[in-house]
Amino acid sequence: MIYTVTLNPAIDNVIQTEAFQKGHINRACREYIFPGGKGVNVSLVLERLGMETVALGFLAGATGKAYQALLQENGLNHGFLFLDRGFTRINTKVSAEEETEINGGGPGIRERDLDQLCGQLASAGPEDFVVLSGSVPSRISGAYAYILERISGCGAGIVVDTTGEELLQTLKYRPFLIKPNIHELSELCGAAIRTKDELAACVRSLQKAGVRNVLVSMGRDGACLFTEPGEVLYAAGISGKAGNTVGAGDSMVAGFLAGYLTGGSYREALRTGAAAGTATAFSFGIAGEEEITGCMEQVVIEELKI
Ligand SMILES: Nc1ncnc2c1ncn2[C@@H]1O[C@H](COP(=O)(O)OP(=O)(O)O)[C@@H](O)[C@H]1O
Ligand SMILES: O=P(O)(O)OC[C@H]1O[C@](O)(COP(=O)(O)O)[C@@H](O)[C@@H]1O
Repeated sequence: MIYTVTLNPAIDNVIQTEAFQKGHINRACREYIFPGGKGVNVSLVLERLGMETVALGFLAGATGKAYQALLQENGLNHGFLFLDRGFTRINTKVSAEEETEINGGGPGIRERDLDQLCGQLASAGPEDFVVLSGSVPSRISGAYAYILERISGCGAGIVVDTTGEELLQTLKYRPFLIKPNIHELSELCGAAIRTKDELAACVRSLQKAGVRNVLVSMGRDGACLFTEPGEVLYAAGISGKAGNTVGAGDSMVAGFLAGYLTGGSYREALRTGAAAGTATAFSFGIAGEEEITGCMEQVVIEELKI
């Protein structure tokens, strides 16, 4: 079972406009809504790839009810807890010549809410994975380390996809995987990464701090995987027309896990991860199995000696 945790889910309102004009009324030429947030996107893609998954996290208010309806519409197995305060955020994504995103704040969560969530993870064991993904609502900090402290004895593989201090605090729990994009990685290491050697030095400092595998995504430039045994594998970017790239990183995490669990190697994990990320970047929404399979053959992986 792959458990995903999304502390701060969002209804994603994805809008396409012909041209986006700041300070003017802009009309949508295409739009859709879906149950977003990083862990939920991971679960959506896992389910589409035939993997067993359950999405956990917190919902609140009228938008939380709408979110539940969207989960049902998408047929996603979930165990979201309902808070008695605040409302689930709505994140607005505008696709024009460029992509612009406005992400909301989300409802506050307390320690006792996290305890309830940890109870739902009590059945996780060595065969399972727990994916902790996305931002943490501003009123609580150290939430991922708090969860890991409580479940660290369970033996499940841990995946963390978040940023900054929240991510750094989890490294001592030896997560199986983190997936920063190149900008997040630069931020973590406190300096812009311009060369392969700078990339390797930054990743290895994180591995020294405890993380086992690091997948660095680089948008249209592909992705680079630093494995626990010391290999560096690069999946070149695939050229094509991006639709809306929202969820590409989450799809990559899902594809990576699906490829690892079914293919049994880091190479297969990277191949499926790159295919899933690309397929979502080329769609106006989260990609389905057919689109992902369609990208698989185009993924070219080479080993880098850095
Ligand atoms: N414009 C694009 N063209 C081709 N592939 C893309 C594009 N954007 C994303 N991808 C694929 O999706 C992966 C994750 O995207 P990225 O934007 O790096 O993640 P995040 O959404 O976490 O910032 C990339 O490594 C790449 O394989
Ligand atoms: O929790 P955060 O960092 O605000 O991110 C949430 C947003 O990121 C997404 O999960 C998409 O993430 P990626 O594009 O990185 O895959 C959206 O569904 C959601 O609106």
